[in-house]
Amino acid sequence: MSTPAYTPLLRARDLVKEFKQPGRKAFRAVDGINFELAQRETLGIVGESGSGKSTTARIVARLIDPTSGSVEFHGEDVTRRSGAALRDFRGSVQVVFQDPYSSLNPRQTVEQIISAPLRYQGRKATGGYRKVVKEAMARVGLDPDHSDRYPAQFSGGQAQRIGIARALVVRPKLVICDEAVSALDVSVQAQVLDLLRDLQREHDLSYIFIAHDLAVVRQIAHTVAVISGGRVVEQGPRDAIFDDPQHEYTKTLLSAVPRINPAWDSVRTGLGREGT
Ligand SMILES: Nc1ncnc2c1ncn2[C@@H]1O[C@H](COP(=O)(O)OP(=O)(O)OP(=O)(O)O)[C@@H](O)[C@H]1O
Repeated sequence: MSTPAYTPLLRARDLVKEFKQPGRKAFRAVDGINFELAQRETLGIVGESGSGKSTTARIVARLIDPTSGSVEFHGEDVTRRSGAALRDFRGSVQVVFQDPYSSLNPRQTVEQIISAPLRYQGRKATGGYRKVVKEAMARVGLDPDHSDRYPAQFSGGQAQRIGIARALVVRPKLVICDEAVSALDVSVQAQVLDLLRDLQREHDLSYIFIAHDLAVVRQIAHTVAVISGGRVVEQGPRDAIFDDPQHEYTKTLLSAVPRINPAWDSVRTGLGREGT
């Protein structure tokens, strides 16, 4: 994979984010983060609360600007893009957030919510937005006849499927899942993870999958970056990180995870890279 011509889908270089604090020294939430993500792969980002995971994700999605460093997408620096070029990038990178209810406008119908990125992108849809929305709903396991309903009329798992449909409707290359299944019951979590894996294969998607729950990351990630204090302390292939962690911080994180039956785990998840 790593021939000289290899260009990852995404490369974060020396990302730094400082937040100003009135009357105090700026707080460095992200302190020189580097990682790469290949097409059709999932990078799990793990670390304790406050370690800088969400800030990193928000920089990558261009929701906030880094203090320094850069984000390259298909080998191009997108960090300082604006106007139409930024809008293009935003069509390629979508985010699914933790709490589906707070990330979906309660006063909008599902149709309005799912079609919003298409409108933002100014994209025309063959057969109209309604048709595209209904197709997207069916694909994520929602009843297309419910497109006029409001988020509060759905369960947590269904609401998260609305968020996933909204992310996919513009055909992104990268989806950032920021604690996207953390608020769901374990059985619903498993169903949503299955859906994400299927969508990855169908649409050649890459994911950045952020979670404090390492057991969940183990089920979906191909590579893992462990973050502590705004820095990547260890990164590598999933099995290396989980089976042979090198850094004390990773060992501590792992020791806090309840053990799962490995046989059950691999049956349920169909682990492995694409095609393995
Ligand atoms: N807008 C902001 N202004 C000031 N400080 C911030 C801001 N956003 C995040 N922080 C701080 O930056 C640090 C990293 O936050 P971040 O949300 O990235 O961590 P995280 O690893 O995602 O944690 P969690 O899982 O709790 O969300 C935290 O100490 C947080 O309080």
